[in-house]
Order: sequence, then C-alpha cells, then structure tokens
Amino acid sequence: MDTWKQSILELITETSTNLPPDVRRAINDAKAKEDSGTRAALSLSTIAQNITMAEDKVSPICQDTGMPTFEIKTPVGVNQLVIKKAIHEAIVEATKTGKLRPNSVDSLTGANSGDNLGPGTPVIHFEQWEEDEVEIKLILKGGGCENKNIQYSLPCELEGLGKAGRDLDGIRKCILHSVYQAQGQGCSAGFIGVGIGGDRTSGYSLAKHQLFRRVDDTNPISELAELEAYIMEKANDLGIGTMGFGGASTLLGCKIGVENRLPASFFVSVAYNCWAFRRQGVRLNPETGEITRYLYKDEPVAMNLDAASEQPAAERREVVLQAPITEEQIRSLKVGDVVIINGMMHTGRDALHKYLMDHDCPVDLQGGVIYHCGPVMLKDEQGEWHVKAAGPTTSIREEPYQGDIIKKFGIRAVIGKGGMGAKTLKALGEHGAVYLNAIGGAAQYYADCIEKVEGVDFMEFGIPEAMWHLRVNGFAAIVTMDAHGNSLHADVEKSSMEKLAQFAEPVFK
Ligand SMILES: O=C(O)C[C@H](O)C(=O)O
Ligand code: SF4
Repeated sequence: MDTWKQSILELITETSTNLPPDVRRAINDAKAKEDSGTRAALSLSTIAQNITMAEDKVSPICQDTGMPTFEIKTPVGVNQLVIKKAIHEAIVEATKTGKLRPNSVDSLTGANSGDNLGPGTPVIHFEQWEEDEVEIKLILKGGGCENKNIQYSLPCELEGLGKAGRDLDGIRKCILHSVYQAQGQGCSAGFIGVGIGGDRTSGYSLAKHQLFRRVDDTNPISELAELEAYIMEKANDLGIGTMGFGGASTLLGCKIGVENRLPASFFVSVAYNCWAFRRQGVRLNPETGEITRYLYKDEPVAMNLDAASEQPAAERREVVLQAPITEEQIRSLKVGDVVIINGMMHTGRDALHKYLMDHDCPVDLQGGVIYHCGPVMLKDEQGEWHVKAAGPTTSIREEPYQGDIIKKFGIRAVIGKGGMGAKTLKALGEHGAVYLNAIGGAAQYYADCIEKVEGVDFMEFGIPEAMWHLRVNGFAAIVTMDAHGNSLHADVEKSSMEKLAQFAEPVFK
C-alpha cells in the first residue's frame, strides 16, 4: 500500500478507536467528581469501559464516526493532490474494515454512498506553511453533537438570561446558553469550541477549529482565558450532567477563539462536541509520507475503571425484562429504574420511523423493543452480519412519529438517548410503554451485548438507517420516561433553566 494512504489510514483508525490522553484525563476527572452510585457515576463508568474496549478491539468508540474533517498544512512544493487522493483511498479502506461507518448520505435522495465519499465528504482544508513537515489533523465529530452547534447574532434576547449585548458579557451569556440548550442530547459531558466574530461561515469554522486545541492549554488572550475558566465553572453548575441525567460534570472543555467581524454583524458560534471527542493529528515526512510523530499523544492515560461507582444505589431497582414485554411489566417501571433487556430488539431511526407511519412493518413489534441506533456492521465471508459498534442515537428526531408508531405496532420499550418530548410521554402513558436511555457513544459496550444479528430489512435505506433485528443479552439502560407521566429529561431541563437564570447579572463589564 502507498505510504501516504497507509499513514492516513493509521491516523483515521487511531482517531476513531483511541481517545487522546487529554480527553481521557478530562473524563477521568469528571468521573472522580461524581458521587458513587449515582446515575452520572454509572454512566461515566460505562463510558470509561467503552473507551477501553474500543482501544483493545481497535473498533470505533462511537458508531457515529462523524464527518471526517481534515486540516492539513504542507510545505511549499508538496503536491496536495497526492495527499487528497490518499485520503480518499484511506477513507474507503477504513469504511470497508469497519473503522468508519458509511456516513455520506445524498441529501435529496437519502441514498448512502456506502464508502464515505461523495459531494462534500470528506471535508479537507489545505494550507501552506513555512515548516518542513506535513501536518494532518483529523476530527471525527458525530451528527448528534453537530446538531447541538448553535450560532448567536448579537444583540439578542436569551431565555433565562435576558439581553445579550455586543460585549464580553453578552458573549458569556451566549456560551452559557449554548451548554443549556444542548442538554444531554449531544452526549454530555461535552467540549465546546467557540468562535467570536467572523461571518456566519467563518465563525463556525473558527469554533470548530478551537476543538483542535488541547483540553489543558491556556488561552493566550487573557480576557478569553478568564472567560474559559468562568464558563468551565458555571456551566458545570447547571447540573445537566452526563447524558443529561443530572450531576456535577456537564462540560469538560471550553476553548474560545476570536476573529474580526463586520461592523454590522456580531456572531458567537459554538461547536459542541460529545465526550467521544475524537481528534488526532500527525506530522509526516513530505517526501515519503511516513508518520514522524503524533500530535495528541503524550503520556498514555488509562481510563479509571474503578467499579466502586457501579454499585447500584440502595434505592435503585434493577429489573430484568425478556422481550416481548407485557404491559403489566412496563407499567410497574418508574423513572430511575435500571432495566436489563434480553431477547430481540429492532433498530429503527429516521428513515424507518417515517416509513412506518403509513406502511406495515416486516416483523411483529407487539410487546417489542425499538432501538434508536445506526450501527457499524460488517459482513463476513459466509454472508453473516456482525455488529462492530452499536450505541444509541438522539431520540428527539423521532418525536413527530414515535407516539403514533408505539400505538400502531404495540411497542413496549423505546431505547435511545437524550430523551423525547411531551407527545411521546403522553403516548407512553396511554399505551403502556417506557423510554429507556442508553449511554450515548458507548458503542462497544452495547455491541458486546448483541449475541446475534437475526436479520435485516430496508437495506435500501443504507446501513445506519436499515432495520436490524438483534438478539441481545444483558442490554442495560435507565428508565428516564415512564408510563406514569414522569420524565427525567423534562425535570433536568426545568432545573437547569432555573440555574441558568441565576447567571443573568453582568459579570464582565
Ligand atoms: O448517528 C448516530 O449514530 C448518532 C448520532 O451521532 C447522535 O448523536 O444522535
Ligand atoms: S452518539 Fe453521542 S458520542 Fe456518538 S457521535 Fe453522537 S453525540 Fe457523539
């Protein structure tokens, strides 16, 4: 294999499967802050376990391997076309071997290109520089946290915080609000990159670019260093916590950059990255394409797998359910219960939910379990499918459909992450169903519970959107919306809004 391709394939594999030390340290610190036995501590234990499993198996940390985005610097005279071709070839290879999920979808037809290539995919930015080596940085940022990016145009009025003006204090309010509005849906605890200024496009680029800074660096601009420290402290007071379950750690990093703006515009752009903060970089020999060193790999950091925090709290119930599940079993569940599922579950996300609204389902879903999940799958030589990564996707996208689908097909449990809204909550009560929150990003942890792929329908929707029929054993999730009208998500949203409102007074004059 061509050395350029080989090196880039190694970079992609490393990025997708092995979190860098600075990110690991931030997650370990978050875990140390949570009280043992809480939902947050339990989730962080699962996350830590998942990170370790991904590294050991050289498999994706999260099934959503994101939009591959490369930032490349080359000495004058280096042929950028050679690098671009090698990137394309390496992307195809990484997809074939299950290090990347096929993630490039035609926006008009919905067709998945199958190899992660297509108009606009991958994203590659080239720049020239004075140094002798080539530098390639890569970020794999998934769709769920990308959906939580937000751009503010100052001055504006912010829920809970009031007026945000064109000054440092207005910026402060926007950033706090951005963390609030993400709730747990971008797989908190997260990292944010903030861009102050620019135009709508360059502001977002600047924000995303901040994510290439090391988690533990210090901003060279003193006002921004101060603002970063302030945000880190106060955002964690919002109490949103890991996966939005409540807790002490909501934000793991905040990096702010600034650029000039037009007199008429004042944008604050925020790029939200989940805990599965997959970014890596390499330096390469410009003649041979060989990697000379890694950029985010100092001292290796082992995840804290301390099992103490996994002890269930005395008041927490653990309930084992065998699918198909009865209405009586479901109605006995309450928010906070841990449910262990055995038997069949069926994946379904955006394309399937839309389809099922006015079509029949190829399998019987009475008493069944729907899993909002777009897995990474590989077929072996015998034609059998194997799950390579299978964590939950953000459920709120199915809100327009879910209640109707539950009733139409007799579904008893919906598994996903980030919670759902009032319409689904009402349907859970009326029909007798629950919403179970799995730990977002824990794709190896859940893949391990899947004993067999029993079949698949709707392959025409592409691998992530197809309906996979999975036999599971010991699949653990937390009841966060029950059949009695309770929603942990609604509670956390309400309490975090009350906390946000405490930061309305000016801080930076
Ligand atoms: O597409 C996915 O598998 C998950 C997505 O990144 C999400 O967070 O919802
Ligand atoms: S599922 Fe969560 S961890 Fe994975 S890409 Fe989406 S937001 Fe990130």
